[in-house]
Amino acid sequence: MSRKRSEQNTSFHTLKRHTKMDMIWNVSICVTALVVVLISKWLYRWSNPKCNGKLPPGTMGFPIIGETLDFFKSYGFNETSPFILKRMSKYGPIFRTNVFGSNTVVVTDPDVMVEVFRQENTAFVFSLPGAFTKVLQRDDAIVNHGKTHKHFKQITLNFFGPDGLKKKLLGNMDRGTYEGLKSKASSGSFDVKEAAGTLIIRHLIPKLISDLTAEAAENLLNIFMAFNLDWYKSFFSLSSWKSLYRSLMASRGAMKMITKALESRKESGEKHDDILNTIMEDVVLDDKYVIFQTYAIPIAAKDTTSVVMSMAVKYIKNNPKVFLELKREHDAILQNRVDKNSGVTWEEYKNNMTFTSMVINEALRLVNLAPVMFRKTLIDVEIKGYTIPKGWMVFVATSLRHYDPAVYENPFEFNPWRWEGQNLVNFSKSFMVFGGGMRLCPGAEFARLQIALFLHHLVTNYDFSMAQDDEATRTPLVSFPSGMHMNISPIK
Ligand code: HEM
Repeated sequence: MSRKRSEQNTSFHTLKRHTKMDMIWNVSICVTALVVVLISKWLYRWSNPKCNGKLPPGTMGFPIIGETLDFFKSYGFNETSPFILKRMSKYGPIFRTNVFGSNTVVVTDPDVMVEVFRQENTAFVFSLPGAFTKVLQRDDAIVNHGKTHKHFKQITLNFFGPDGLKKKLLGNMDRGTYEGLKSKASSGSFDVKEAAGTLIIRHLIPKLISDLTAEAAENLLNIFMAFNLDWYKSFFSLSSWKSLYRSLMASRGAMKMITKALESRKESGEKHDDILNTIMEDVVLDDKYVIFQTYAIPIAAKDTTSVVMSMAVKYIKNNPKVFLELKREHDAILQNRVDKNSGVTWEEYKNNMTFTSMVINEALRLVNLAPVMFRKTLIDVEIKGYTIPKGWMVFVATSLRHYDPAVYENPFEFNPWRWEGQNLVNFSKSFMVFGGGMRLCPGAEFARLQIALFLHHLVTNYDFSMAQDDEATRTPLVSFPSGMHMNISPIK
């Protein structure tokens, strides 16, 4: 009897265990099925984002990282982005993707590019991908719009536009460039990009904060020189992470110094003729904005102008005909100068450097510095039968235009003469190296002048050659993995 009961008990427990196992099994299957359904839905949503219309064709890549790795693949200096070219040939001039974790539409059609610039602040706004804003010290000021943007633009143009340069900067820039080149040349060889960066920051610091002690100015210069964009080249290399760390520390250091200068001015009530004062005074703005904008100017100026200057020198040296014509132009300026001790005048720069301006335009075109311009849609935007949903990033691929054989014959050839007789403006549908519309670079004339001054003092005072092994690559920004070195000696 008791054996029977025990058997019954055992089978009852076995049944109970089985039922429990079945339940766990069933629940696991249900949970797994639910997870699979949710993931599939998420994957489907990832590949087919919501849109109140027809999205441009394209693929969104892998979940989370999208097509970011493909976008960052390095390519040859004399190439157009394979990422863009491949997709253009597959999907046409407007396509969708996901880069930097943002749903993005890439625009390669020149008419659409101009339209994007035209609709700045109504349908599109300037916006940087998250990874960039982090290093540049994320702040709303970086994407200033409307009134604050207009105000900032006016200030930068007052200082760095033709009038400001002529009245307030040219003399110092000319002397500084002559002296800087002389000091670098004394060592017989130097990195042009690094030397150019130092020159630019040296000219800018007194314009930003004019009352720094010599020691503080030198400190700020070193901080700005430590900032670079090398970090974004690769997620996987240790040197990129080190560079990112250095850039973050540099950003922090620069902000601290600007904050200190701002606080001291507020306390003392002193007025100065510099950018910090002008941004502080004109409009009631919060301190964060003032500090960020003061900091942003050297960041925007340094690694742009110094790269174009380095490549301009390299192109000139590799093209003897260009070098001779350039030297002829600058020797003539010296010969015709009435006051032999005066530096380069505004009239000389504007009236007697026509070939130099053609050389600079050609270098700007070939360096093709900004592969894309970043914008974000403020509303759903209808373009060429497609809808770009509100909040999406838009990459305006202006760089394609500069290598388009339909616009520039033999586009990879360095040929300053192609600019002969042309109006050398900073913006046209074929020439968007300084952007366009309301965001057109306010430092364009400063950059041109700085390169012209460097070339003037170089070709009139020195014999020079470029290190043959130094190459440029694109990742997709231009970089010089081993620097860009010049061997130099005074003309005998
Ligand atoms: C060869 C040198 C340079 C190139 C190729 C260049 C290129 C550009 C481009 C393409 C933009 C527009 C970005 C966009 O629309 O998204 C821009 C904006 C800007 N650049 Fe430059 N730049 C150069 C030099 C400079 C210099 C020397 C300065 C300062 C002195 C400067 C200050 C700025 C500022 C403040 C902006 C933002 C303008 C705005 O938001 O309205 N840049 N630059």
